[in-house]
Amino acid sequence: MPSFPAPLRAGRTAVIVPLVSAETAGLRSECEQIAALGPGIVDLVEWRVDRFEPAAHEGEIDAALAVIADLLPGMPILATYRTPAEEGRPELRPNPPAASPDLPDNYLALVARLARAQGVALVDVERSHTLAAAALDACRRAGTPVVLSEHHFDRALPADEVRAVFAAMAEAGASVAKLAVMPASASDVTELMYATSLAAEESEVPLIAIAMGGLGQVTRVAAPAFGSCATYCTVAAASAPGQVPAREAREAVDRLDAARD
Ligand SMILES: O=C1C[C@@](O)(C(=O)O)C[C@@H](O)[C@@H]1O
Repeated sequence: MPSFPAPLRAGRTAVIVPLVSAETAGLRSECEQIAALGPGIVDLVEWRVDRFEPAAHEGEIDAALAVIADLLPGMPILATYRTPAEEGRPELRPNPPAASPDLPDNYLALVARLARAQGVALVDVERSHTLAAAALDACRRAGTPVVLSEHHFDRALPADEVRAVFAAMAEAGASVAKLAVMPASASDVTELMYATSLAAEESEVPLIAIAMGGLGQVTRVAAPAFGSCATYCTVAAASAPGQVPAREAREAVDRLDAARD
C-alpha cells in the first residue's frame, strides 16, 4: 500500500482543479467558481504558475498565493511550473529572486521558491527537466512533497514503458508519480489503464495516469478503477484536453471509491 502525502488520502480519489489564468482578476474568478461549488467537490487546486504572467515579478508569487488562500481558505495548493518542453507557455520566463536569466537555473530557483511558499502543499517537478534531481532535492529540504510528472503529447506508451516510468519516478524520490499520454486508439487507453493497475500493485508511491483527449476521458472519470489516485478537472478553462467538470468527476470517482470498499 503506497504512502499518501498530505493532502492526498488513501481511498479518496483527489479531484484537482487547475487555475490557469494569466492575471489576478482571472485567478480570483476561478477561485470564486471553485468556492461556489461548495465543500467536498474539489480536494486540491493546481496553480499553473507558468500561465500566470505576474509570476515574472518578485512578490507576485506570494500575492497570488494569498489571493487563492483568501478565496479558498484551507484549500491545499499544488504549485506547477510547466516548461515549454512539456507544453508550458514558452513566452513566459519564470523570474524567481536571484535567478540567472537562463531557464534551467530559473526553473530550479522557482521550484525551490514555490516549495518554501506559504500555502503550497505539493510541488510539481518535471521528470524530463535536466534539473529534476536538484528540484526534487530542494523540495525535500523544504519538506514539501513532489508530484513527479511526465507528459507525452504526441503518443501513448507501451505497458512495459509505463511501468518502468512509474518505477523510475518512485526510485527518484517522487511522493506521487504522474504520467500523461496522448492516445491514438482505444487500445492505447486500455494499455495505460492495464499497466497502471499493475504498477499500482507494486508501487510504494501513489500514481496518477492520464490519457489525454476525448479518447482518454475514461481515465479521468474512472481513475480509482485502475489505480490512479487523482483526476484533473475543470470549473472554467481546461489546462489539458479531455478534462471533465469537477462536479461530474467527483460523482464518478466517489462511486468507484465506494465500490472498492
Ligand atoms: O500534469 C498535469 C495533468 C494535465 O496535463 C492533464 O492532462 O490533466 C493538466 C495539467 O494542468 C497538470 O499539470
